[in-house]
Amino acid sequence: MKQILIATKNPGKAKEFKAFFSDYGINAVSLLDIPEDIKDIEETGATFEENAALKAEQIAQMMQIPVLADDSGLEIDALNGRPGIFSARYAGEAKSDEANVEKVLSELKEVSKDKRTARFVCVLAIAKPQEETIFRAGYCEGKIALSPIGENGFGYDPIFVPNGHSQTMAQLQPNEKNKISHRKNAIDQLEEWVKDIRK
Ligand SMILES: O=c1[nH]c(=O)c2ncn([C@@H]3O[C@H](COP(=O)(O)OP(=O)(O)OP(=O)(O)O)[C@@H](O)[C@H]3O)c2[nH]1
Ligand SMILES: [Mg+2]
Repeated sequence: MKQILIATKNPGKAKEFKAFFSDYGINAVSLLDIPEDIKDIEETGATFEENAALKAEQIAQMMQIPVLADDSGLEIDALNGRPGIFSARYAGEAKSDEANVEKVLSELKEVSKDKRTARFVCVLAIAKPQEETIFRAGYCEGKIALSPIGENGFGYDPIFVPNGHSQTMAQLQPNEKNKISHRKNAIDQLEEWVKDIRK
């Protein structure tokens, strides 16, 4: 089976990539699956694109194989786009999903239901040694709930209600999230590239 290395240590993302690529007959391997001990890449960029490129290009150089990286996050309109690129570490370096959710909910305490609009953003970067990196972006629009509900997914899924749904992302089944998510919308634009790996 063909393989692709995903430059992530986030188990939630890794699981979603495995599901997407298995539909194409490709085995998606993450940094959590390989024996090499790869140190965390510092995400010093100012945009999702810059951070996705940092992760994909550094790992591609290290391993000398094509690598896909995902930089993603939640943009909340009432918070001027925060947490944005800081989504993973919004409540501190411990990267606690629960603490991040709590911080967002407390910042939105005074914000009414109709003003709680937000979107998930996913930027994928594909780096091949000696080639120019390519980028694809995907989005998922929705609203921030008043309190967390649901057990599936990761990150802010328990407080994100996608447009057209009455449940949070964390209440949807994984295969339902994977039909509408920002990550799915970005991956859908990789069709040509995916054909290339399958050759
Ligand atoms: O509810 C969510 N559902 C999602 O589908 C989702 N996608 C991203 N996020 C949030 O954005 C951060 C990414 O930050 P990020 O791209 O730097 O990744 P990360 O640091 O977690 O892992 P890595 O891929 O960098 O190793 C994550 O930690 C989450 O807080 C999501 N939250
Ligand atoms: Mg990260």
